[in-house]
Amino acid sequence: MQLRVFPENLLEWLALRLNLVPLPLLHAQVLPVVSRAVLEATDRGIFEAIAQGHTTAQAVAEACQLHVQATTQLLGVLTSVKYLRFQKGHYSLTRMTRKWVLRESKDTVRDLAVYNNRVVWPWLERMGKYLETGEGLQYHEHLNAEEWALYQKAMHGGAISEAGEFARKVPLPKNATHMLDIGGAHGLHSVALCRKYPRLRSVILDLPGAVAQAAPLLAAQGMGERVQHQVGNILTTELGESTYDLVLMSSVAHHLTEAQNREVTQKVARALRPGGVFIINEFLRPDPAAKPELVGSSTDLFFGLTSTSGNWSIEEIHDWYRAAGLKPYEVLGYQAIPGRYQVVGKK
Ligand SMILES: C[S@@+](CC[C@H](N)C(=O)[O-])C[C@H]1O[C@@H](n2cnc3c(N)ncnc32)[C@H](O)[C@@H]1O
Repeated sequence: MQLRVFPENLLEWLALRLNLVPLPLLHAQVLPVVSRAVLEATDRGIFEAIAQGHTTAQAVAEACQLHVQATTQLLGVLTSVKYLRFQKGHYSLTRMTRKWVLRESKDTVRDLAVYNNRVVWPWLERMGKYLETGEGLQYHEHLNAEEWALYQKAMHGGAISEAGEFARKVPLPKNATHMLDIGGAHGLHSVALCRKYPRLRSVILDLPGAVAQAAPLLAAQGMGERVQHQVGNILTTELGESTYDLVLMSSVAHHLTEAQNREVTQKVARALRPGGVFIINEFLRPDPAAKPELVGSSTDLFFGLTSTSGNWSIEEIHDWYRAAGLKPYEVLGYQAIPGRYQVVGKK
C-alpha cells in the first residue's frame, strides 16, 4: 500500500511533476497532527457524539466536555481527512467512520486507536534512542495491568477485520481436532476456525498479563471449553510431541529474535502431528529491491522500536521451517490487509 498525494487540478499535477511541492512538509508538519487528531477524537468519543445527534462544533464540545475553539479546529482536520462531512453548520459521519471507528460497529478498530493514543504515542518519543542503540522497549516486560487491558482490547480490535478471512483461507488438515494458538490473546483467530470446523478445539498460550485481561474477551465469544487459555511463555513452555494438527503464531514472530523464532519453530515441529501445519501469520518485511510497501516497512520499524525485532521475509521464515524439518507449503495474502500473509509450513 502506498500513501500518495493526489493533485486536484492540472496546475497541481504540474507542480507535483516539476517537484515544486515540498512534500516532506506533509510528513513533517501535517501527518503527525492528523494522526494525533484521529486518535484523540476516537478516544474522546467525538464520533459517537456526532452519531448521537450532537452535530455542531458547540454541541460536540459540550457533549465531550472540550473547549469549543479547539474542538472546531479538530473537526476541521477530521473533515479534511474524510472522517466527517460538513454541511450548513452540521457535521456528519462518513461511511468509513461508521464502519471502522464507531464503537458500536462490528468492524470497529476503535480500541486500537485508544491504545495507540494512551500507551503507544509516548513510545514514539523513543525513536531517536532506538535508532542510536538498536535497543527497543521490550514492552511486554513493563506493561501495568491497565496497559495490558488496553493492549488486549486493541489486539482484539485489530484482529476483527482479519479473523474471518484467516479462517476461510487456512489449509487445515482433514480431520483436524487440536490447535495451539501461540500468543493468541483474545482468541479471535481460534474462535473463527473452531466455528468453521466443529471438531476443532484450541489452546491459546499467552503471557500471564495477557490472559488476565483477555479472558473476558474470549468468554464473550461463548466457545466454552473448545477454546481455552493456558498461561505460559513460548520461550520456556514445552509443547509436547505429535499433539497438534495446527499451530498458529499470529503477530508474535515480530516480537522475537531470529534465534528465538528458530527455537520456537523447532518446538512446534516436534509438537505437530504428521501432516500438521504451522502458520506464521505476520506483516512481512518488504524486499528493499522490490516496489516499496508502506504497511510492511512502517510496521517493521515500529516492531523494532517496541520489541528490538521487526518483520521477517518469506525466505527467512522458510529457512526456519526447513531447519526444523517442515516443508514450506503455502504463502497466503490477505485481500483487505496489504503486507500481511499466512506463511504455512507442513510436517
Ligand atoms: C501483537 S499480539 C497478537 C495477538 C493475536 N495473536 C493477534 O494476532 O491478534 C502479541 C501477543 O503475543 C503475546 N506474547 C508475546 N510474547 C510472548 C511469549 N514469549 N510467549 C507467549 N505469548 C507471548 C502477547 O502477550 C500478545 O498477547
